[in-house]
Amino acid sequence: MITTRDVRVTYPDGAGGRVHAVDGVDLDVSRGEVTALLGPNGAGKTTLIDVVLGLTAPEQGSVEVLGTAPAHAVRDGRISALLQTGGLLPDLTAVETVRMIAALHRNPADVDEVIDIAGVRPFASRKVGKCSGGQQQRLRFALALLPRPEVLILDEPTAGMDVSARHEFWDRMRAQADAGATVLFATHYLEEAEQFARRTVLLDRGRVLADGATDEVRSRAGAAHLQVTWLPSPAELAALQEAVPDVREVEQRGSRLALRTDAPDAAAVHLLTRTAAHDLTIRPASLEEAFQMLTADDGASAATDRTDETAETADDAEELLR
Ligand SMILES: Nc1ncnc2c1ncn2[C@@H]1O[C@H](COP(=O)(O)OP(=O)(O)OP(=O)(O)O)[C@@H](O)[C@H]1O
Repeated sequence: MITTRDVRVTYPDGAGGRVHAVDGVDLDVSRGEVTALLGPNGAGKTTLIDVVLGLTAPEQGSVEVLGTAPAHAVRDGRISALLQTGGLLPDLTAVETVRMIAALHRNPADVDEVIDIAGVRPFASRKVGKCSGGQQQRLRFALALLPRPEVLILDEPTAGMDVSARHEFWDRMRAQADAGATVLFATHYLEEAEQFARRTVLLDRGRVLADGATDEVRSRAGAAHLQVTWLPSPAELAALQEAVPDVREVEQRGSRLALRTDAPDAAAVHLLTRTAAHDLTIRPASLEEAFQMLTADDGASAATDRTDETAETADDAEELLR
């Protein structure tokens, strides 16, 4: 339904070089899928979305939407977008805006229905210039639904919304997805990917670091957190690390020993059968932790002249956790 192959887009970096905004991305989105494009600021999410919408032509690679060029799919109203910014006229009311844009479409959805689906009704008669950022996003959502699109593209759709507005927005969007819409959304809110998308494509510096079921993306980072009640001697700890070399970040917290490992089963077997450890708990890495680990791994494997960028990525990941 959406296919990109080796898509590359660069921009001048202002210092005579080029920024690789999208750096060889292969993406396949199937009908009915809800996919999160997850990444820190500058990862290339907006650029990739612009390519999928035909707003930016890739310098290299190919992109197809619904079996045709993006511009055709957009023109036919088969793909529609809710972008970070989008010109709204401040002096029109919300309902006037929806009616006006509906008049531009060949076969628009019912205006009242769209207003209800997008949650615009409570402020339908308010001037757009007086609407909050979250209300304007809901209005943009209503406009995006007007052409009855098969694919909805959302770029950071809940930016500027408070937590309850964000939840309400995603409830409405989930209803669209349940009704069969294909949704591709960019976010740097990890919890949004985790709660809403079954599939997550993790982007960093224009490249896909991970692509799969959101749960798999998390587990690709591998590590799990184990805790046991145990006060090991240095020799016992060394024996554990010899038996399970993947054990790392060992920390004694009172009577509890906390550790992180890529091999939680092996660690659990060793702890429970070879030591006095008891009351074992295992928690998988959160998506935040997976994200941090995957972007850190990527940085570590990059060429040495990218050390500064790697540091920036680590900062970004930290920012995401705040
Ligand atoms: N018009 C442009 N001119 C120059 N550089 C650009 C331009 N647009 C994007 N970039 C650069 O390309 C990279 C990718 O930017 P992009 O906006 O696609 O990332 P993003 O993941 O959407 O980030 P954000 O979450 O901040 O919107 C960044 O380094 C950005 O500075």
